[in-house]
Amino acid sequence: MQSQEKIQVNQLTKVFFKNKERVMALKDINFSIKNGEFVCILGPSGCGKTTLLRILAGLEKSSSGDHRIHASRTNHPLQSMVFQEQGVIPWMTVQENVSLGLRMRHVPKNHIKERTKTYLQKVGLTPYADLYPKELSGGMKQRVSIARAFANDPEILLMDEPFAALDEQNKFILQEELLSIWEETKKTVIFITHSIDEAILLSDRIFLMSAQPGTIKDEVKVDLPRPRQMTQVRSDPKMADVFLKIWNHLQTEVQESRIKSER
Ligand SMILES: Nc1ncnc2c1ncn2[C@@H]1O[C@H](COP(=O)(O)OP(=O)(O)OP(=O)(O)O)[C@@H](O)[C@H]1O
Repeated sequence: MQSQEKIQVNQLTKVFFKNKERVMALKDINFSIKNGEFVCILGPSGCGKTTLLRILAGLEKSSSGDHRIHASRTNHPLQSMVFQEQGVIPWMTVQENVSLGLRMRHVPKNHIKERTKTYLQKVGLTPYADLYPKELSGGMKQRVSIARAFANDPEILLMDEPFAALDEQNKFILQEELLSIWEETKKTVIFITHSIDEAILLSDRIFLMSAQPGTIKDEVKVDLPRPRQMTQVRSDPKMADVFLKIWNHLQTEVQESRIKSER
């Protein structure tokens, strides 16, 4: 089961039409991700990362090519998404937000109660269960989104820069909390980030995308034992080489995209 392919993407292309102009956001994307893998996607701004995630989430249609998410169970959602911001529903309490997906699926009440309690505990929000989002800090709101996504028990998790708006300290804490929940659940995760350190800390593999039209130009395997901590990422000489490789890739792609846009 562990080695089974969970997500398969074949020759996927996406074209948008913006002010009568054709924008090729994604071109010939091909990859497969195994069950339980944590994959980060890094690439210059505008290379199509969010578009790719939205297609996998079923929120956007591809122009050509296809993708498949292997479902191992019935009655479970294929995917849950965690966004950078505004992922929580303002008129629902913390626990109502966390239990939302389960309630929508009409899961038995005792199961909803148990899973909500478990995930509130895992993200340290038990004392805040009855508060509303306006009473929470940015970090706490992201914890609510993460708890909801895992509580919903989807086949895969899609995360679009979930920690981008947080301060460094909160980011480190949430990254380690996410890793600890992921290590327990071994969900298949695709995670978009602009942070090289974050990608190295979290990933089994990192996909490096080219500037527009977005393609997957390279892939980096992160051979760092788990459980991991940011201090390891920062002090391991092998990871310094990985960092440099990714840094150089991004520099090249950003320069290329500038040259293209100036033409
Ligand atoms: N609905 C849309 N209509 C027209 N063009 C779109 C639409 N959504 C995205 N695009 C274009 O597709 C390209 C890829 O956008 P996308 O948001 O996927 O990039 P990204 O890599 O996630 O960017 P960032 O890192 O800045 O968040 C951009 O040129 C964007 O303007």
